[in-house]
Amino acid sequence: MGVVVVAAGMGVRLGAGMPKALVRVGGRTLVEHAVARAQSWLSSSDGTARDEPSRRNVSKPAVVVVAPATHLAEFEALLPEVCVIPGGAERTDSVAAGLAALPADVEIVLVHDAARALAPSSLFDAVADAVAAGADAVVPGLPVTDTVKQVDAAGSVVQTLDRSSLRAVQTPQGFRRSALEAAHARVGAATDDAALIERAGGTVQVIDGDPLAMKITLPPDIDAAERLLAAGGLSRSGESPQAGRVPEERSGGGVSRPSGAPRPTLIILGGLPGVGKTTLARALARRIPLAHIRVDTIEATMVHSGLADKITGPEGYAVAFRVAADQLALGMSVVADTVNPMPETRGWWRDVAAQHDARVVEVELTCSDQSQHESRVGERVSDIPGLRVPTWQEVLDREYHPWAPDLRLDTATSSPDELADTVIGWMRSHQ
Ligand SMILES: Nc1ccn([C@@H]2O[C@H](COP(=O)(O)OP(=O)(O)OP(=O)(O)O)[C@@H](O)[C@H]2O)c(=O)n1
Ligand SMILES: C[C@](O)(CO)[C@H](O)COP(=O)(O)O
Repeated sequence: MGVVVVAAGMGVRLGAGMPKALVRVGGRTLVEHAVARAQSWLSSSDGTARDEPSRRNVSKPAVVVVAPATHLAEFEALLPEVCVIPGGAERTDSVAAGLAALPADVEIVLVHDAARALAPSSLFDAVADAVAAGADAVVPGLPVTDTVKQVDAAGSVVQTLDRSSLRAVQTPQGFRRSALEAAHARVGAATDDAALIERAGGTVQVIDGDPLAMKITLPPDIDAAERLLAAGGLSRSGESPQAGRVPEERSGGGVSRPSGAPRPTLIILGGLPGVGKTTLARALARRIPLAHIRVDTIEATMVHSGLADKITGPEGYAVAFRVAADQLALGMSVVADTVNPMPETRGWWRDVAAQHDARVVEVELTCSDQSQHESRVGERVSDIPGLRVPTWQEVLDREYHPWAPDLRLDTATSSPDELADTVIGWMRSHQ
């Protein structure tokens, strides 16, 4: 199975001054939301792309993102592990380009609009199941709630349509790949892919759609999407690559702030062990009111107290998300001090922020002077009962994926206080 996420439109009707897929909702771009849900579905499905998204080889893409040719670099930076290709003038051209980029062994393809960024992974599942059960083409659709009139060029009503037979269709739309490729080869453009199958004489099955799969088209749709996220849409996304081990813990339940409480900020740190995250977090907390949530403290205490022999999974992160969520719900800003090594961990942190309407600033710490980094790691002593500090070799071997944060700060060239000032300056200029 494979997914083509079309994101090459310019979003003229939204008028954001940038391609629509780069617009943020809940602190995260539309294309990232869409890809996270597609990857979540792929990683939990029985398809050929069952391997963890974070380990997926770009040369064999299960998810292809079709981006505006003018903005490829931005999309690649946001989605470093996904195959990003340039789109065409019309949506149909972009879908055709995406299809051509899928590996040869993909037999069932889901075509999805980045503009329907919040479509949950359960919808991908339902669509793919219906295709696997034998349909050539499957589209999710919702009943139409307005009365719909057909009009002529002068605006006069030709007829009132029977709305009970109408469906407003969404994406992801699922296809047997051979049928979709044949339809693309035979007929011209259409506003959705199912229409190409219809024109080619194929049958299209409609299944129940999902309000979360709304299309973000006009400016008010952004507010609607923010509200859907705040109302708990994320808890249905199933974005966790580990089949639900973390999702409910990451949100904290969308508690609303006490009235009059300020809008909090979640400062999401990331970077290899020993790079200076805790030092920066403490420098920040000395300057502004912040809760410092350090996953080392949580994980070490879980082991020290006998709750766990060893932490191998996201357990410590799950506790950190919940504790952070409690602070944000009270209007208290948080600095999240975790290695935050993967697209999934970064997405979970952003989800925690989105659930509590918190501003987000993502800060990656690096140390450009490797010998300085090595000596920091070597000299580090355990300051928490139960904390085992990693060796330099363990730091070098640590899985850590490229990131496109808001700020990338070098701890080799600036002091912790200077770095804290930079973060606070960035926060003030982005309020
Ligand atoms: N040449 C195009 C046009 C559209 N799309 C994608 O098709 C989806 C549905 O299109 P729409 O919501 O209409 O997006 P835009 O074309 O960006 O919007 P507008 O018409 O307002 O410019 C979007 O995810 C969009 O990025 C695409 O990949 N290539
Ligand atoms: C594919 C689609 O989202 C199904 O509703 C829709 O047709 C895209 O339409 P647009 O003309 O690109 O907005």
